Amino acid sequence: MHSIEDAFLSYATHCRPLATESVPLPAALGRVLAAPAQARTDLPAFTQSALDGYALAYASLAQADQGLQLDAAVAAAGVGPGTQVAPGHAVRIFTGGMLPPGTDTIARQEIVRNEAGRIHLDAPLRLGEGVRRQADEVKAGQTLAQAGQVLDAGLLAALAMAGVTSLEVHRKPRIALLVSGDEVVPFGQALRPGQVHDANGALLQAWFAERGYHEVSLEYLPDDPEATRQRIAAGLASADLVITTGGVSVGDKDYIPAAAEALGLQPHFWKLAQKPGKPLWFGSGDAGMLLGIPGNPGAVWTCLAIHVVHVLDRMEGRSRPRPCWLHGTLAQAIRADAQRTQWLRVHQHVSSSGQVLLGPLPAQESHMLSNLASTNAIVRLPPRDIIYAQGEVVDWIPVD
Ligand SMILES: Nc1nc2c(c(=O)[nH]1)N[C@H]1C(S)=C(S)[C@@H](COP(=O)(O)OP(=O)(O)OC[C@H]3O[C@@H](n4cnc5c(N)ncnc54)[C@H](O)[C@@H]3O)O[C@H]1N2
Ligand code: MOO
Repeated sequence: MHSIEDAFLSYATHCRPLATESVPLPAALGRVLAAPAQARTDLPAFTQSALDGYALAYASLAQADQGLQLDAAVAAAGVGPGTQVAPGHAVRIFTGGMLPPGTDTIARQEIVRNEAGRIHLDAPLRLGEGVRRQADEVKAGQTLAQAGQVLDAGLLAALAMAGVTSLEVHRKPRIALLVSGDEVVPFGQALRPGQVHDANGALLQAWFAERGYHEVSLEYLPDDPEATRQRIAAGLASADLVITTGGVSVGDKDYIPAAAEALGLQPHFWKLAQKPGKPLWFGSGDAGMLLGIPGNPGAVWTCLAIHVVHVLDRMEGRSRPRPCWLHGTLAQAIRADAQRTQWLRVHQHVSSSGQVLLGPLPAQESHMLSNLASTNAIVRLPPRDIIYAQGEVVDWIPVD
């Protein structure tokens, strides 16, 4: 059996970022930057008012006993620079309006009295008050995000604001899903004795859809060596990553490892010291890359959260491939596995004193999924021939 560390070293060695492409900014959600993204404009792009009020020259306030003369012009948002404002004059301005030449300070309208076309201030002002200066926040050409960062809604908005129109990102992997097992009955079909409803196909399709993968195919594989070889070959030819479920253990009908090897894939590991998911198989070669996940649905769910997410992040060029482990406290004692790291499904909540508490759930066996209604985190319990005590600090990740 290989260790978890071996597996992650193997991913680091064999999973390379896919080619890059340029995409329009609105289509880049969830993609990973392949090059730094630079601002195309200053931010603010021009000197403007932060308030609804009056633009004036601070120096004119020294001789403003009779107030300031209000000009007819209005500096509304979206309007050009306007004309020069003479000393002793002021101009009506709104939030986002361009400061007219000759002005440097904004009097917010709450402190201003307008009496017969002259304005009077009821409170003192500071030079530059109420003004957002051009390039105060960002200068054109400044790097706003680095290669390897994920483009989420907030970052896309920040880049859009700085005039960025297209982004260099890594290609998103195309995925071929192969769900194996003669006993597995696809959605909507009646069961005969000995058969089971398909959980893995439903899980995989939903999991990839949730994460914005659009080029995903799903096929069912009979327990037949020739059909297994053919479908894997087709998957390798059409996708960047083939994921199989089932057929990777030591039973007479577990054909995946042999088929993958016959197609020229080099096995990097088979059988990991983890629970669930022990018979996980990973290999690659000129033909492509394959992750063979054991068929038990609990093992598939766990391997997606721990292994598949990592392989995908590497293929997409993320600088910090997940999982990113956090620290929390076990809410209840639990016996660990002496030989294998256990991925424990837990319910996580934060106590009133701010402690992250991780409560182990029942039904942890790898053929069980019923606790997923309450699961919102996975705890990593490294192999130990003891009971992990209540209150012990452990690693965990949130799951959505
Ligand atoms: N002698 C040994 N037997 C087993 C070992 C072992 O080390 N020695 N390992 C066990 C472990 S751990 C696991 S995990 C399983 C994995 O076996 P396979 O990957 O070959 O998976 P299958 O046998 O095809 O299926 C396992 C189980 O899951 C059910 N299944 C499969 N696909 C689906 C699906 N799409 N939807 C719902 N349920 C599915 C299947 O009917 C089996 O019950 O091997 C152990 N055996
Ligand atoms: O490794 Mo298996 O998924 O424990 O039953």
